Amino acid sequence: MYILFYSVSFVVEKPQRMSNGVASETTRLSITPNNSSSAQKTLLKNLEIINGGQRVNAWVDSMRASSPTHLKSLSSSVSSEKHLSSWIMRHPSALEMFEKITEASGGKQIVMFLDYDGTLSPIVDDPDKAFMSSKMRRTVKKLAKCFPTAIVTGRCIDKVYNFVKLAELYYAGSHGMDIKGPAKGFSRHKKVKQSLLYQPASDYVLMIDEVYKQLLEKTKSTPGVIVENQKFTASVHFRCVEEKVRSVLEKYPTLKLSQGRKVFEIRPMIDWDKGKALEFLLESLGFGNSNNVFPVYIGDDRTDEDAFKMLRDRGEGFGILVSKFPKDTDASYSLQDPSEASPHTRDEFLATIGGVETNAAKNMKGMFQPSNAVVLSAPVSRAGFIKRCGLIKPRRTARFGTMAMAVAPLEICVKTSITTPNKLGDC
Ligand SMILES: O=P(O)(O)OC[C@H]1O[C@H](O[C@H]2O[C@H](CO)[C@@H](O)[C@H](O)[C@H]2O)[C@H](O)[C@@H](O)[C@@H]1O
Repeated sequence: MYILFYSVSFVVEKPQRMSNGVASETTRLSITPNNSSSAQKTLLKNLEIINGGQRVNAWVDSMRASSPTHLKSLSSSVSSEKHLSSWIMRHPSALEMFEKITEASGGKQIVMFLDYDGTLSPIVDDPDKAFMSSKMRRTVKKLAKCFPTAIVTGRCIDKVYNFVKLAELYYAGSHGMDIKGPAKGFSRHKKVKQSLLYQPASDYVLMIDEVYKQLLEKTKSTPGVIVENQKFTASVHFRCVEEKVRSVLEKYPTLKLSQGRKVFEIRPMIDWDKGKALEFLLESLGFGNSNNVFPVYIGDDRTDEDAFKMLRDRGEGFGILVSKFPKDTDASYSLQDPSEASPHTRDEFLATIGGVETNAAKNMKGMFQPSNAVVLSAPVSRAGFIKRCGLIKPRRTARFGTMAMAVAPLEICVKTSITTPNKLGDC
């Protein structure tokens, strides 16, 4: 297991909110590795893949056309490779950085925040078929036994719950505008108020429903369009309908349009996002002014950047961006896209994070199952913990050498395929 130590120098032009609510892409970070052996290996591995002929084109094409947070201005595959290599240096794989991450959490209460689409489930064309695997569900369930765990998603709570089906979790649906605690009798955390519920955009439900119906009407003749009512936000899948979406929105000055992964999102013009939801949940859990918390947020989309930025601004925990492409991000670590990730490695990562028990947790007697009270720092003890916690099968030597990971709003999201005209998005 390699441990990397980085001298970090940040040249950050923070993402700017433009008048239309779309964040500009100007964050630049620069990190110099003091020991780059592992990063070089990862880099070489990625360059090998990229140099495989056809893959170069696919990669560059995706870089150009896909999700909005991809870094731009790549004039040649050589400079693309340089971009990729420097990006990986700046956002090392969370798997390879495991030891450093656990070290950083030392003694603090880990709270897990997980995005849904593209993080816990693979991205698929039909939003109603974005199922998470049973294995991933088991992993999240076990994770929630160890730490307060929340799903933070653009989907409305009902839709995401139908996929996740875990009553013991916290849910922040509709891009954080619908927050609910665990179902009655399922809360494992003493500090949280019973029946936690917060809906900062409740005044918008009727308006969103109205906009949703108009969008359905306006887009009905456009093949491939899917309009979703997410209660506090709405999503329109298909980029070609941008004009039509904008024309509907002109009449609603208090709604704003933003962009996700091939999605336009229409949401109430209120100062609320996934970052605010994360902060709200931490406060509800009793960690508002605590130095004893270590939040970990895993997500793949631009909307997750608000949560990554919140963690950066609070100077607590860290964000992990699920992406196989370099992107501007406030996350500190990266994991590959779920579609390419080995489910085993992915689950192992979540399970391993689940294995980081803290002094704070030990002090909060009764909050956790007794079997979870273990402090870990080395691979061997980690394996021991994992065995006890029942998260994954123990190994004599833990290996975390490869990048891999998979882990909705009152908004309107428009998604389109980047490869096939008139087809629903292939994010
Ligand atoms: O915050 P998230 O949990 O990431 O949800 C954001 C959007 O997720 C869904 O769309 C995404 O996943 C779909 C299924 O894989 C895919 O077809 C689409 O292209 C992705 O953007 C959901 O349908 C949206 O309403 C959410 O806003």
